[in-house]
Amino acid sequence: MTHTEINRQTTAPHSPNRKAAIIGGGVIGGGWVARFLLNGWDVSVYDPDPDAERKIGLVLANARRSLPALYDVSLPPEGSLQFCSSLADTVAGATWIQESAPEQLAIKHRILGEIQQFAPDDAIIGSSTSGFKPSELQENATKPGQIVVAHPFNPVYLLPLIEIVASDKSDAAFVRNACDVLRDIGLKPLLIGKEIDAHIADRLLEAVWREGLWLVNDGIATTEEIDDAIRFGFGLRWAQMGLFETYRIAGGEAGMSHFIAQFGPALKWPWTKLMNVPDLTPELIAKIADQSDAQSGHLSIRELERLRDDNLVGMMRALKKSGSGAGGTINDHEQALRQSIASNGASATAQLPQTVSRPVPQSWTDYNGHMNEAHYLEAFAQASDTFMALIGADDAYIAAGKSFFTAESHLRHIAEAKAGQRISITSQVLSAAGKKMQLFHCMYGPDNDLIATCETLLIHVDLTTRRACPPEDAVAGKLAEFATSHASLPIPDGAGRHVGQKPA
Ligand SMILES: NC(=O)C1=CN([C@@H]2O[C@H](COP(=O)(O)OP(=O)(O)OC[C@H]3O[C@@H](n4cnc5c(N)ncnc54)[C@H](O)[C@@H]3O)[C@@H](O)[C@H]2O)C=CC1
Ligand SMILES: C[N+](C)(C)CC(=O)CC(=O)[O-]
Repeated sequence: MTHTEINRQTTAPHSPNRKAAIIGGGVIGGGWVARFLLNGWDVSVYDPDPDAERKIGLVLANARRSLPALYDVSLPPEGSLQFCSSLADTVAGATWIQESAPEQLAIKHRILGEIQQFAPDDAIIGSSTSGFKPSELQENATKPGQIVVAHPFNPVYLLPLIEIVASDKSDAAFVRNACDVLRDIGLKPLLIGKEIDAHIADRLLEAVWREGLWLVNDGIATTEEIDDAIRFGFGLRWAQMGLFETYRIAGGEAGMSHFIAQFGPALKWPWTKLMNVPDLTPELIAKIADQSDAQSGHLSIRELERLRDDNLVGMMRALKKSGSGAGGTINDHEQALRQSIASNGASATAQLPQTVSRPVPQSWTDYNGHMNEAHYLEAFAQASDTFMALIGADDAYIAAGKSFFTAESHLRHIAEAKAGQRISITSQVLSAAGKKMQLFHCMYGPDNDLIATCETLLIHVDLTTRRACPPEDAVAGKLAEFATSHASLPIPDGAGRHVGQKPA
């Protein structure tokens, strides 16, 4: 398989042993902890900083309020988190080990040497390095082929891109496996064909950063003006089409060749500082820091992180609609999660299947400081979708032209749900006959306290004619199995109620 084929691959098998070891739990290591943990992996961490546990706790809190909000399906139950006092204990039994220590080659060599002393031979050792080549990291390694660059983007729990860079000492099957594991936790591995200092993305970022520093240094613009120049214009374009596709459109109907004919010569005009780098003098550093304080100092770093995360979630959710860029990665992951929920739940018709288990995202709360009523329906709709997948009315069934439409729903609000609280929903079949499927969903809080219920009637439809029709035999059979076993359960309290009815 070529690296282009690996880059285009979308499905990912589940790794049977899901233990990740994170070495270095700062900004990036903390993000890796959250990414693995919230995707159901057990995670152990080693960081000599005595404050690391507190800092990772804050990153996790941010991740719990934002990552689940990207999806319309539940993430797996969180794995367990362990802080270890030795690197040897941390890496024991791990399948993925991620080095996220300071960006100094000597430190990384020392840590990678120690990791290889204690880690399983078949564990993948990824390095978060922003700039070092894999061949530099592999120098003097006992098993160089075990080490790959897995370069993430901050915040690792939200941004999907991971640059995977291998050297000629790397084994292709091993690299392919690394890409599969990353896809399995919702990431987009981009396999880079040739190793190069700073990989692809940081080469681009450094070029923009260099020009930004010149503009401040030369007194042309402030940090805020430069940020405005990005975020009101081309920054919006880049998230969905990148550089080349955007410029192809900018060439008009004649496309890219016309664009280059018109704007290519400008590269030789004095438009850029090219490779000259401004000296980071104490004066320039103070100027940038002062301007940055004036621009953003009214918010703490944690407040800025939450603002960034809420904006990223909103933008990525918008990209899900077209499947562009990061939106496509989320859709693929969502589909894999649905399949896994369906295959785990399809065998358990005797009990009530759990059709949602997720934290309440911040974006679901309102001016009353709790989950807004609109999102109860959203959560219950997710429960109906999961139940549909359980009976075989899954993405493939829908793509083949049959589905269910909701005809009627009755919601009851019994207790409050707050941001970050885990909610779960169980679903009971009240009746299933012909085209009709009547479900009763119960939403519970973290202590199993009933928060809300939803009784809903769904009608099976042919998506071509847009008319009701009986389900296909396999779906009807699975639904009947659930209906028969749920018929022996008590009718849930609140079933059949109408609005305004006094409690029994
Ligand atoms: N900050 C960023 O935007 C990005 C950074 N990276 C890369 O991630 C790596 C880590 O960077 P940050 O998280 O930003 O740095 P950081 O300074 O926030 O975290 C580094 C952590 O490593 C710990 N550490 C120091 N010595 C250690 C040792 N011997 N063993 C284990 N842990 C040790 C420190 O206590 C600290 O918590 C670097 O290689 C960097 O290039 C990659 C992508 C983005
Ligand atoms: C500044 N940086 C080179 C550490 C940035 C990165 O490596 C990626 C990112 O998240 O911007």
